[in-house]
Amino acid sequence: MTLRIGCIADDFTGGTDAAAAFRRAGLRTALVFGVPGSDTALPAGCDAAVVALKSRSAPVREAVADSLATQRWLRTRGAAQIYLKYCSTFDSTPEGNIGPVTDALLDAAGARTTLACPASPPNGRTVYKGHLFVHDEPLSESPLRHHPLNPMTDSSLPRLLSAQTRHRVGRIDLATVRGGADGVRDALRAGERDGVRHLIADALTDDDLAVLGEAARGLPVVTGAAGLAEGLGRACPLAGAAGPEDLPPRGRAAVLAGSCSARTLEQIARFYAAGLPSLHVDVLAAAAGRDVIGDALAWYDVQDPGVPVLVYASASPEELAAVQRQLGVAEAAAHVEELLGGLAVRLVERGVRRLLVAGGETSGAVTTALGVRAVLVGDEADPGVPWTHASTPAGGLALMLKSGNFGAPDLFVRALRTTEAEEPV
Ligand SMILES: Nc1ncnc2c1ncn2[C@@H]1O[C@H](COP(=O)(O)OP(=O)(O)O)[C@@H](O)[C@H]1O
Ligand SMILES: O=C(O)[C@@H](O)C(=O)COP(=O)(O)O
Repeated sequence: MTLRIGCIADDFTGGTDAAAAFRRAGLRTALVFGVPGSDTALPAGCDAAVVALKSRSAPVREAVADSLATQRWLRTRGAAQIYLKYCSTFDSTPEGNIGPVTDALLDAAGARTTLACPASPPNGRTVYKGHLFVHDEPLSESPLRHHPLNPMTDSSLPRLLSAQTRHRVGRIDLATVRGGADGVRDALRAGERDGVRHLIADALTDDDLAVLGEAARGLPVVTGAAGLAEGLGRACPLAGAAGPEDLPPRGRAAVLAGSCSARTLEQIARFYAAGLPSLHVDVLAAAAGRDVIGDALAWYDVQDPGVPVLVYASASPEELAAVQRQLGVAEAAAHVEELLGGLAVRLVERGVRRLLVAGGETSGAVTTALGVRAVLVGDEADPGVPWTHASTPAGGLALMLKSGNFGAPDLFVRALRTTEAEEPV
């Protein structure tokens, strides 16, 4: 099999988002979880493969090593171009990992310059004059300033990236992008000549990103979020070739939420307001040794099998701060991951066949617990939120991995609503 594009995503929902973008561009796309090995198989006939790592908040050395191993794996499967997918909010620690990983991928590919653009217009992320906006606000004034792991308190991409690389960082402004792909190519060549390694491009719309994708066709390494992934996909000669995927399997439906993002909290509120059963799992009780999984399963077993259920650890910024003060950030996160991962396994054993997971770290914990290594990407319910098709020892599973901030407020209700024609197993 020869891949056209290989993508390395720094978290699991970011991988889903990028995979959805390649598929939207018409490429048959696989999503692989974790660093692949020689025995990792891709579904037949894929044009693009996205490998989702958990490297966003990992120590720099680990993030670099995992990304390089994945780059080698993708290149042996034919991928001449590597796309590094990070968060559209440039979610990173002060040390990285976006800068160090990009530099390592460039070195390994023997390339000197790369194009970077985290814009993702369908989700309200745009780049103008090098500053990242989230809808109407600069990044540093958006809810991302309260992120549980990586609070983002600066909006200047050149400043954020310069802190993570010893190489020069430059910009390609909107006027150049609007002038077309030739001008962007000239800017890339000029950057290469002048020793500028990272060129951050402005982009406000998908059309801007299509121009960037066209201009970046020959670059061995390109970086950004799902918007530029779609731009690259559309510039690929195979664009438009993928057919429709099967519908998700029928069966019981559940949401597991560990994201504390503003949008996820809204989606939880909508689910509750729709009169659907929801249960909050108590992280402090789990830390104190209570069998919170057992309690949640006892609750689940008496719910109406015909309606979706929601189990969530998600908390408001104030509640989250209180738990983190008491347990520490890492221990609190470890309890949440253990609870939701453990629950996912038990729910699938009990017949859940459509599972929606909210949160990047949370999705990593759930797929790891389920032992899911690769999925085929299907239709999107909302931008960047596709159904994927997985197999587990208990049977086929439709899995939706949702980034915390993604999806319309009614996503949980809409994506899992059981129609009369659908009988629960
Ligand atoms: N009640 C809680 N107390 C403490 N930490 C929590 C709680 N609920 C969720 N978390 C943590 O918040 C983080 C959310 O991150 P993630 O799942 O990546 O969501 P997002 O996609 O919104 O960033 C996880 O590390 C999770 O463990
Ligand atoms: O690019 C994006 O915004 C997403 O694909 C993404 O990576 C979001 O990260 P999480 O909010 O941690 O899921």
